[in-house]
Amino acid sequence: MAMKAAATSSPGAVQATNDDASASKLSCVKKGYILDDFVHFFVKRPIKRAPLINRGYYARWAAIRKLLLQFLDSVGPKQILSLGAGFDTTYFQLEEEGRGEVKYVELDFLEVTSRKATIIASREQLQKKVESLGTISPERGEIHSKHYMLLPVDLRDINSLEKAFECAQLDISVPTFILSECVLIYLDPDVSRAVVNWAAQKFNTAVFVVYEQYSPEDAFGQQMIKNLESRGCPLLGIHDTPSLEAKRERFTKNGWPRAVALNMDEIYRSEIDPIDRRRIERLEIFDEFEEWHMMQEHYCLAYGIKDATQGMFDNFGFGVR
Ligand SMILES: C[S@@+](CC[C@H](N)C(=O)[O-])C[C@H]1O[C@@H](n2cnc3c(N)ncnc32)[C@H](O)[C@@H]1O
Repeated sequence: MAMKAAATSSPGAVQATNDDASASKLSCVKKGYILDDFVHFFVKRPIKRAPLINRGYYARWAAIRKLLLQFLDSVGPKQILSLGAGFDTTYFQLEEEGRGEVKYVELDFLEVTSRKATIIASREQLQKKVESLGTISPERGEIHSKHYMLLPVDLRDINSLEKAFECAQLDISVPTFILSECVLIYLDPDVSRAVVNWAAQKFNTAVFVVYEQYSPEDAFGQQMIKNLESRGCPLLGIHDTPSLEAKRERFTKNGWPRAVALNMDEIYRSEIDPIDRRRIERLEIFDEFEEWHMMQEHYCLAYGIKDATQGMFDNFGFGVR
């Protein structure tokens, strides 16, 4: 019998998961798994993660980046909307790589956007990337600039999402990449469905990419649930979407005509550039193969596609070389 996730969740504990994500990313950068010139600004106390965690974070980063670059490589204007962005530095890195000509909107709790805006305002290297026509308000947790917007929302309140949409002046007809990386799983299932549905109603042509945990039934899944519960941030959505099929259906039953979901073990094997995979596999001694496959089988990447252009997303996604 599956253990049910605790009904209550502390916003402070959920926000703290963001610091963990940034620390993991920095650990990967320091070991040479990934390139990110900005994440170190957001981590107070760098931690050296175990090879298993570094490899897992690399796989997550490489898989999302593959989809993001496919999207950015298509022609015409584009928007990116990151729900529960935390201290993600993708915008800054894209700017650095000369790929910043896109409207990039990040949303999170006020406490998080306020901290993010404070850090951005205090570092010249970050500030200059959001400067043109920009205003930074750490108290309001907001940044408004030509390409980058940071705004506070509580995703549990669709009105606040709607307000952020208006404030960011997102355009319903511009192709949009929506990213929710380890976020929906912390929300009540009714809320995450409402968010997925809201996005489907809002944008004509979009892809909604979700990276998160699944498979709660076995011993590994139960332990994963217990760990997060004990930290005050239960995986409220895991029993509602326990399988890849359920992750797909959350899209197809909420306004997204097409959806794909793959586990990270398969993605690592078949979707990540084999040359880069060989490179990172030489970075650290690694012998935890059993645990590696088990862990990767409890994380997935799912996306829903909606295409009013009848073609923009024909060659998008996994399985496309
Ligand atoms: C595990 S972190 C992931 C951060 C970022 N997406 C990444 O992968 O680096 C989860 C993020 O979701 C945000 N979040 C969770 N529930 C939220 C809500 N109801 N409204 C806004 N943000 C929320 C948290 O504040 C936190 O920054």
